[in-house]
Amino acid sequence: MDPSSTSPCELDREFAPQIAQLLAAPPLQSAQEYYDRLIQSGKHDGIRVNFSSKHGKGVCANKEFAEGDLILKDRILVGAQHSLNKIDCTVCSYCFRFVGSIEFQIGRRLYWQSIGSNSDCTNRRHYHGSDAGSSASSSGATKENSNTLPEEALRSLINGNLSLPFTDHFGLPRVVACRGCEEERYCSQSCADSDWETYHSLLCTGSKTDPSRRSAIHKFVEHANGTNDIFLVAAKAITLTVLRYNKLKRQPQKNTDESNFSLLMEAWKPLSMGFKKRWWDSVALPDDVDFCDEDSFRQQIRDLAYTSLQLLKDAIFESECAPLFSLEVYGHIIGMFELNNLGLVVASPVEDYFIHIDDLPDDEKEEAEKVTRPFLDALGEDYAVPCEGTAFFPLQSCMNHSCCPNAKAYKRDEDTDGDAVIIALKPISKDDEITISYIDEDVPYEERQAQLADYGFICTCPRCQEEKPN
Ligand SMILES: C[S@@+](CC[C@H](N)C(=O)[O-])C[C@H]1O[C@@H](n2cnc3c(N)ncnc32)[C@H](O)[C@@H]1O
Repeated sequence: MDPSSTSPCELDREFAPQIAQLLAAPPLQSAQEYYDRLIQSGKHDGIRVNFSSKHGKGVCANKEFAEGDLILKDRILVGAQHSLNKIDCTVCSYCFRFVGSIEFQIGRRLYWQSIGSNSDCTNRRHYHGSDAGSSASSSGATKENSNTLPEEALRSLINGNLSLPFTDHFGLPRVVACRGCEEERYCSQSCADSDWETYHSLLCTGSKTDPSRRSAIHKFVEHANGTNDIFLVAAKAITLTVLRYNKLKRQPQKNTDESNFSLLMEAWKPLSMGFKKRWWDSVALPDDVDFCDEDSFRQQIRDLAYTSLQLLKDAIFESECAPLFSLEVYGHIIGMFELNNLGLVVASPVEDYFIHIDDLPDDEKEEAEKVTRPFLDALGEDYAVPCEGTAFFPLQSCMNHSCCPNAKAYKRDEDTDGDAVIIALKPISKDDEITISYIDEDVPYEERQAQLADYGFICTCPRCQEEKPN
């Protein structure tokens, strides 16, 4: 059945032909050119993207790799830190590097923790409707912790008036503020400018934004924070496309020669490449939902996405990009993050800091701990929560799955930003396909296939063929 006929969204019907074009697989030649250019500009000369009738896109080795070699460091196309994780870690909103100082990180987290223990945080941890597919991580900071420190000490840490021993070994970039709002922080002016131009100028709630739009953005963000923060990253995918469209439109030759819709298609190109399915169709049925309630569960998720989309439209709708604001496109964008999300993870430097203190010679350690111990105790067990979020990586997302993969995502000590890092797990010959595992592959055949069913395929990798019961 035509999904637009049952959709609550008017735009699904009004722009059905344009939506079909936006969601169609890009022509092979155009896709090949896109990936060749991406690989060339990122100097990822060790890989190429291939197309096969069996598994669609896949990544192949263009040279030999030894075990442990770096295969790829893939730049995020669109990503966002989980809402609750923002309480634990202050990172650059563009590249996701930790910012400020060790003192700033510890002070801010403990400050939020003290506010959390004084107010009812449980509401913020409750995910309404469905948290299906939500990768909103729990926050260490919202856990009850009786070890609170005087607010004055925390303020001094945040303001830089109180220094902890040995933190000069763990320098972090100074915080650069957003030119508009107080929500976003950056590790450099260049990240601040890039974020503004690429995504944030349409979502900024600073005083320069028109008050009615500002209030609409707040409502959209509040709804996402209260339901599923995947909507925040989906909104960034839309702003990326709208801002690319506006930029293309400003180029004089584009403005006269091409129709608005072909400009929109061009602006959408990086996202058109991502593997997509409608979110509410593809999301795994949570364990606590009975099979006979599946239809109503999927309906609820669609309604949730529709509510979010209405709020987003109130905030940033652009009529020339109207098909982008259809429920069909919104559902596919969210589905793309769900299906391709390797997970945005950046290790906390606070962990390295406390390990350093712990490894000091006994006398130095004793002296340092007189200062650091109260802070470590107050932070509690999760003293060094990593930065976590949702992201789409354009090249990593072309990698197919294997239960005996030859590569894996792995952050080395030097990988301090949000980029995806892919490392060879074994020697890889030129022209071999590079595969990663989408699941925990250390489980029996049936369990692996059940997990992979959520991705919509049956694995026929050499290991599955061998272990498949007759
Ligand atoms: C992240 S994408 C990988 C790139 C994908 N082949 C494409 O064309 O965009 C994940 C999707 O690729 C397909 N896929 C990945 N690994 C596969 C495998 N081992 N066997 C069959 N299909 C696979 C599935 O459709 C899966 O949902």
